[in-house]
Amino acid sequence: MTEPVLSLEHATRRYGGFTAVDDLSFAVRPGEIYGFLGQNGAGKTTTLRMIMDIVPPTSGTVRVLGSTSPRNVRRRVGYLPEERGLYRKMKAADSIAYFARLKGVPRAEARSRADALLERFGLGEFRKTKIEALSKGMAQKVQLLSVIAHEPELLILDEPFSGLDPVNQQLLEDMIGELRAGGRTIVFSTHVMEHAERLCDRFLMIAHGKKVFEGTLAEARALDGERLVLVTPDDPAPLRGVPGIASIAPLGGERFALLLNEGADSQAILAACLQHGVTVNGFGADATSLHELFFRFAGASPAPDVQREAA
Ligand SMILES: Nc1ncnc2c1ncn2[C@@H]1O[C@H](COP(=O)(O)OP(=O)(O)OP(=O)(O)O)[C@@H](O)[C@H]1O
Repeated sequence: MTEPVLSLEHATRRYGGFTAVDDLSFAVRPGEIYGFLGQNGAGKTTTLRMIMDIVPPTSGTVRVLGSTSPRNVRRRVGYLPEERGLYRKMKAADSIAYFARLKGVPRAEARSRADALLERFGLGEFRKTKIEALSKGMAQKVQLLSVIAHEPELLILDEPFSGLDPVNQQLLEDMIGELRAGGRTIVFSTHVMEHAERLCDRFLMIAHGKKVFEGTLAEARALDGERLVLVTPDDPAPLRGVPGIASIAPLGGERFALLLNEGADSQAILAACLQHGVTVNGFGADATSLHELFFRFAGASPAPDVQREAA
């Protein structure tokens, strides 16, 4: 099997008596987009900081590009920190070139890469604009370009979508896809499951500093079991206890997920709906979203928007 680009083995980080990251192990393979998912305070940033050697693990090992000393491979890694920071008075192209030079790219090369990147990502006309005069989304794109200008093999992006409007979020998704197509490995953290669902090859889900799942979406769905979606204006409670139905979860409005036991017969369940007087306006197999899977694995209550929908 190919060497992982990045791995943690039993990494733990404590702050005083508080354990922010608890015995975390995972491995990222070359060329994949790897999503790091967790709610606020789950330990995502702390883990990314351990990877970047900004905070050392209290115990356990971090291995980046084959080295247990991340400082040795810094020039091969690009890191977008949670706290954004560009010099407001610097021009866009200068800013990108500056960060590339910090990572060892010669001056002339850094300049030409900065211009080429701005051009490629639709900011060519803003190359001489000061950061303070750019919109927030544009400044964030410039920051991301600053992180990739030294052509790192591995990109670590902490909440790269936060603060971007939907158009810029889509642009960033495209950009991440493009970087992967160019052979980079990308790890990004998010609490917005939709980005991860669209982009990632594999995911790590953490809750309270602990791993609750690592794998592909298909693997998460397989672990979760099969489900049917029932659309009904009625309360589906009478279906509880029907053979084959493990549980019933509201999806919002008139939609309910029926989680099935192994070998459940969907036709028998449809018949049971009619027998119990539950109106069936829609009934069929449906893939579980990453959003729902996350809440199931993380053991948390649904996000407020889901609760609102369900109410
Ligand atoms: N320097 C620190 N000192 C004390 N506690 C800390 C420190 N850094 C992080 N923590 C705590 O560790 C936990 C994990 O924080 P972390 O920032 O890693 O979470 P996160 O998953 O990135 O959350 P968010 O999505 O809100 O950024 C939190 O409870 C946080 O308060």
